[in-house]
Amino acid sequence: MNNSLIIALDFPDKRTVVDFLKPFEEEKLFVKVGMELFYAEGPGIVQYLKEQGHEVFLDLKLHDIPNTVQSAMKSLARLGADMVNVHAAGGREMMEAALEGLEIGTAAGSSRPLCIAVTQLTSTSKAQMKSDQLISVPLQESVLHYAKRAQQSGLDGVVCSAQEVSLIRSGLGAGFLTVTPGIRPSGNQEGDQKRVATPRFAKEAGGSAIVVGRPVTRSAAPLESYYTIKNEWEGVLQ
Ligand SMILES: O=C(O)c1cc(=O)[nH]c(=O)n1[C@@H]1O[C@H](COP(=O)(O)O)[C@@H](O)[C@H]1O
Repeated sequence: MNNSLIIALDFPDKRTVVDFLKPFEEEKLFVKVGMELFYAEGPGIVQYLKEQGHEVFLDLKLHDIPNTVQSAMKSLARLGADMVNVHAAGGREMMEAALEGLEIGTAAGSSRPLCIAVTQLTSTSKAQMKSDQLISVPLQESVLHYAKRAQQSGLDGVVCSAQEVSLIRSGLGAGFLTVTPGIRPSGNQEGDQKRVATPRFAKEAGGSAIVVGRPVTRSAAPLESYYTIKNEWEGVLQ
């Protein structure tokens, strides 16, 4: 998990995924299946990607009452994903229920998928957090608070922006995962992302993994873009 570059397969169907992955034939990737792809293709897409030898982050961001989340996680545990997530805003009881569901649902002899919590979405700015959620503390404080609740609930880590990684690292220790979307190599459009960072910034901050979608999936040369980002993330470029 540590040092992973996770590609967000934000595509409408399996056919598009298969086409996109063709140039990556030689690579065993860490990919993310989000709502768009999962809702279109169902559990079979996770199984397919695992059969191709890829690691899979199943990003469905569960956020519901504890009982519902526990039951849903029991089902998700059987799909073979390596990592799943919830919204920390669902609260400690919900996060504990998520973990219990995963533990119950994981087959004997298999390992439980990692479970991480989304803190504040990387598409949220401080002004939006205040107007939409009525949270007036600095954004970093809100993220750290959610991260602490996730750790107290027994989760493996959080999703946050690279801008909050060093704060979480110093507050909660290096063993707690920080998975950072909102990655934009210099020159890339931010789009709907608000708290962005370069791969180099995320690496220097000590992030566990970066999640990259459009800078690779919408690139005219996805394989090239992937390697450029990977090299920057792994510190090969000076
Ligand atoms: O949980 C996530 O993966 C996630 C959390 C978050 O706070 N921000 C965020 O962008 N993501 C996901 O990370 C990916 C980022 O994609 P790009 O903005 O295209 O690089 C998308 O698939 C988002 O759903």
